[in-house]
Amino acid sequence: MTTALFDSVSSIDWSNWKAKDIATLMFIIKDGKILLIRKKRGLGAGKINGPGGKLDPGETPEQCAVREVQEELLVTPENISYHGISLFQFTDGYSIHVYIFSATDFKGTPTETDEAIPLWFELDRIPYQEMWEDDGIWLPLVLKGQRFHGKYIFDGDSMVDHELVNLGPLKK
Ligand SMILES: COc1nc(N)nc2c1ncn2[C@H]1C[C@H](O)[C@@H](COP(=O)(O)OP(=O)(O)OP(=O)(O)O)O1
Repeated sequence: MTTALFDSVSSIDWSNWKAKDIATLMFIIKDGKILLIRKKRGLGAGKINGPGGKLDPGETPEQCAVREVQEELLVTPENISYHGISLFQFTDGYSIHVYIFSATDFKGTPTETDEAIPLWFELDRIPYQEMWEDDGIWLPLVLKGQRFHGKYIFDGDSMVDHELVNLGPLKK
């Protein structure tokens, strides 16, 4: 029996790579602030992240991103942009393909739920030290209105390797 070794981005045949899970992240950015969550359960519980979660059957990534924000924070994002994907391979074999969105408006009042605590941050005070290690690499591109494609290797909470391609400004 052979065991796959995930020690670098270049050690993976990405053309045949298929993630175990497909998920989304949504960043609402309004009035110079970003709406993040303290995640209460699931992958990354305890960390600060954008709201998001796994796709339900038949859902598009954007539908999932909106539903997850509605479920986690009881608000509906509006004026949505698609930024790109992040592909995460963990050394224990788990993998997840994440579609990333932002929104410039929302309806409702961000409210704590069983899944998340809402937290607003000034754009120059994002708490990267309490977030997944990759966020410091690509979240600045979301703030700059850029599209991108990223690949990341994680060993538990530690990022082992990454590759990020900046695809330029959002499409109008
Ligand atoms: C490894 O690096 C990651 N960085 C960031 N920023 N976000 C990540 C990373 N790995 C996963 N995520 C995000 C992607 C999703 O938004 C969540 C995982 O989804 P979750 O397990 O919370 O899915 P749900 O459908 O909400 O959960 P249930 O299965 O409990 O319903 O983490």
